[in-house]
Amino acid sequence: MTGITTAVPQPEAGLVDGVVVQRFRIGPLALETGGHLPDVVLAYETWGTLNADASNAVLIEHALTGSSHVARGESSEDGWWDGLVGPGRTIDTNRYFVVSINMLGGCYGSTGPASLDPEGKPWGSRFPFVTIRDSVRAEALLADLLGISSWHSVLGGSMGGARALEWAVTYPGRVQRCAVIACGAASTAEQIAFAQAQVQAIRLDPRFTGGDYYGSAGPEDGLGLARRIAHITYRSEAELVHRFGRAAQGMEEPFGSSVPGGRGRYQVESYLDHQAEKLVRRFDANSYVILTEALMSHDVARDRGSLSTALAAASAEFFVAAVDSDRLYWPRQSVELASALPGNVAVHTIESPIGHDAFLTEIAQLEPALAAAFYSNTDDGDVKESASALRLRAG
Ligand SMILES: CC(=O)SCCNC(=O)CCNC(=O)[C@H](O)C(C)(C)COP(=O)(O)OP(=O)(O)OC[C@H]1O[C@@H](n2cnc3c(N)ncnc32)[C@H](O)[C@@H]1OP(=O)(O)O
Ligand SMILES: N[C@@H](CCO)C(=O)O
Repeated sequence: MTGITTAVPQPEAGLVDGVVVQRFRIGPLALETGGHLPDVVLAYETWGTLNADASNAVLIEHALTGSSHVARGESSEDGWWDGLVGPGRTIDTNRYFVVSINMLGGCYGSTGPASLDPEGKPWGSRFPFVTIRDSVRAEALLADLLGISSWHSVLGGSMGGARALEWAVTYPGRVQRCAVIACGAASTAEQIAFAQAQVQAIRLDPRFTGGDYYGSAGPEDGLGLARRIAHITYRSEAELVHRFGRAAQGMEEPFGSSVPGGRGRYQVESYLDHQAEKLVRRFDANSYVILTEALMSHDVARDRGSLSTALAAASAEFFVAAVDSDRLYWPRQSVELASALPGNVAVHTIESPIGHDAFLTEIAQLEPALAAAFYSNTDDGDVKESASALRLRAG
């Protein structure tokens, strides 16, 4: 006996926006494009209990401005997929151990531009470019620390779908099932174009000061403008016409006009102003830039040959779904992805008039098909039969 003990790394609990997260130090991370982060911490939430053989672990990946707060759990804050995840739900937390990780570069507790560098200064403008692939590699290090060598399933929508897909291809042996919802195999020229306009709106705000604005007023106008541009793409033209038309917004509080010249506002302007104000209250502009540029980088086939060659590396069973009215992540991109995947992968459809955001608001539509494909008891012959029936109908 030497009396020397090796400390086993442990996560620490922290509070982010009223939600308790676990924060685990995963250490240094070399980045795909040559950069380096010396000391990465990932913040995450879990629901349920990990089996002794760690066979029931499910990873749920959040979208651009989402967070790890997938489900309410024991907190008082609603989760963004509350209907899908919880005791007795499709992803039943009495059976599965659900993990959701705040993305590297974000502002919900994982290392990001507002975090302190080794000298104790916020990274700000010096925070490096990170790709979707970098974030997934960081998450794999966290999975190692959690004792999860293979996920029962990895799923996500939008940027969460990009991360799920990248997981399945980067770590084929570690993902048994993968659901990619409202996201294609790569960010298209148009998605990059919308994203670039948002990033420029932030960078051109005089208060951005290159990204080193911590301690003073930040680029709230730029961030708000970025959200307005983004939000238009998250909703359909038909919804905006139906919901707001050309109607004027009343001048009563809290919607009083802020338009110079006092012409008042159209309702749709007031709606966008509100979406912008809400995001500015909860999100860091540098993180918005870092995550948006990460999403621009999304291309699961990068440096892996053709798309079908890249996808052939994955050994997961896939579930692909699109929103029929999505004008940002067009359904045809999901069809292209499904067609390039090995096997006969159907594209499931969320039918909604609202556009892209329906992957959040209408996820319940996918529950029967998801349950049948991934979360039923596979020893049950009746359940197997209904799974294939659902796939046929969805296809
Ligand atoms: C810690 C965290 O908060 S993490 C964030 C969790 N969220 C996510 O992960 C995803 C990000 N969230 C979102 O993208 C959105 O909130 C969504 C997609 C979930 C919301 O979609 P919907 O429920 O369809 O909301 P919708 O677009 O109708 O907007 C409703 C809001 O617009 C407001 N609104 C409606 N009409 C008007 C108008 N004419 N003028 C001003 N505001 C208006 C409503 O009052 C409501 O405000 P509230 O959200 O403050 O209650
Ligand atoms: N409303 C979603 C859309 C991006 O997928 C978000 O803000 O994350």
